[in-house]
Amino acid sequence: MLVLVNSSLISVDRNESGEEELYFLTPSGRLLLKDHPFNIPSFAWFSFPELNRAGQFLSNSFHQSNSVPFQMAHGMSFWDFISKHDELNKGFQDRMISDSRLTISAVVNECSDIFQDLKSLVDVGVGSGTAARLIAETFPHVKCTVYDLPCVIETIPENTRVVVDSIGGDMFEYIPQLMLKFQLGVLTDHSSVGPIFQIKPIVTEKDLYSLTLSGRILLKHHPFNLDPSWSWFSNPALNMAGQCLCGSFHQSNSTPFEMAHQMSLRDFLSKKDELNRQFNDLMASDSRLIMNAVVKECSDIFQGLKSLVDVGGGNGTAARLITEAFPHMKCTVYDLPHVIATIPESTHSIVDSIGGDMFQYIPPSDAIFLKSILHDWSDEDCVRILKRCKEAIPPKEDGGKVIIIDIVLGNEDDKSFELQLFFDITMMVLLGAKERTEGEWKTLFKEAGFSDYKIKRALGFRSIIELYP
Ligand SMILES: C[S@@+](CC[C@H](N)C(=O)[O-])C[C@H]1O[C@@H](n2cnc3c(N)ncnc32)[C@H](O)[C@@H]1O
Repeated sequence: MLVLVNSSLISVDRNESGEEELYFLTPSGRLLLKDHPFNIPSFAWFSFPELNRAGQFLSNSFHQSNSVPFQMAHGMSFWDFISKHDELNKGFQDRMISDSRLTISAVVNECSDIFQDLKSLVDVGVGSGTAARLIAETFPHVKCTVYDLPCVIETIPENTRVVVDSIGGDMFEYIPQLMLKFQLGVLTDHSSVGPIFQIKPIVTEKDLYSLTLSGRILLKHHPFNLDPSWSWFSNPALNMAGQCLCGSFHQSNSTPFEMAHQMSLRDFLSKKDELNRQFNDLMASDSRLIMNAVVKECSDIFQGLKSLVDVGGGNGTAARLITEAFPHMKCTVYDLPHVIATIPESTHSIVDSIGGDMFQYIPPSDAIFLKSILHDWSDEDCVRILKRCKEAIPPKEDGGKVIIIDIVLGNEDDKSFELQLFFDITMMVLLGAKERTEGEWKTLFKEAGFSDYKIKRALGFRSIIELYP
């Protein structure tokens, strides 16, 4: 809901007594309704698993100058592929038709002067011919012709054929009496990639390409290699879950992931070794990047601690880095027994490990460390986990604390706000969970019986919260 409100798709108001929040679709939000004349099916198109599979080949394609990621993923060009896959082809055509309805409607209404002196116009690469039909209907003095591959021309509907002429051919060979060319630029429509990763991997200057500092993080041999994020977020199983987001609003008991795969993400990971490996790689690479900054720039949070338990610590990457930076501190990784079994020997030799369930019991220590844990769970579950944490630590006067690394949602002026919202929607799709504002965190802390907290906004889009009993 937060994403929809912040994207201005839904507005929030209060009822007359001011007690109840009311939600309304904004004019842009109405564009998502199926029966809206300008309904936009782009969301469905961009979450097709076949497209996301192609995304996984992006880094490899840099090593093979003649290959396009889509070709590497599917063994044929995008155009050949959609000609063989009806559902994808239909998704593509639907997207182009809706795009034409929206943009051409604005073009013919607001920019009618560009058609004023024309007697004829050829629309090249037309798809369904929607754009040409709208132009022909609005400017009957312009003779409109649609031009596309013969197999596409065959599919143009009858109501378009009556107002426009059609010619089949190859635009690389010949374009009939070209007066104005419409190319809708599908493949350049990639604006969401930048904000997701907030990196611009390649800069270009005088035809020379070089990796920027952030771009280097994508290299496999870089110590903070973020390649696993790319593989994880472009995995088709996740994107299929994204397609069920709208449907899940009507079924309050299922997360989008459960609707797509008939089981929870946790069960799915336990059955799919490859995806599970990608997830563990993702968390380990994230820990390497973030924990390096934490132990160097925020070492004061570990001051005076003799022991620390990393709850939900995965394969122990974070605990190992903390132990290496503060060897006087006894670090223990606590996670489900089957995860503890995956801790590598090099980590085992310097950190302790215990298998168990954080909802039942957390081993006692001076501090409990929770990195990327609470955003996976509902408010009720977070309160249960936090109560177990409180039972495990000494009073505030004796140095007891919980250290949380998670997102504290900012506002739209923050540089990383879009990225924070991306994670918020990801948590909603995968786990039915969410990111939280400071106010929401405060409510949880109070309910779990904690007295005070401090927030350090020191880690880009994430924060460190020190929580005191
Ligand atoms: C998102 S991962 C975070 C891993 C690690 N903290 C990091 O940031 O790299 C969540 C972790 O919580 C663990 N977990 C889930 N349910 C748990 C439970 N009931 N008790 C203990 N750990 C649990 C998972 O096994 C997983 O390792």
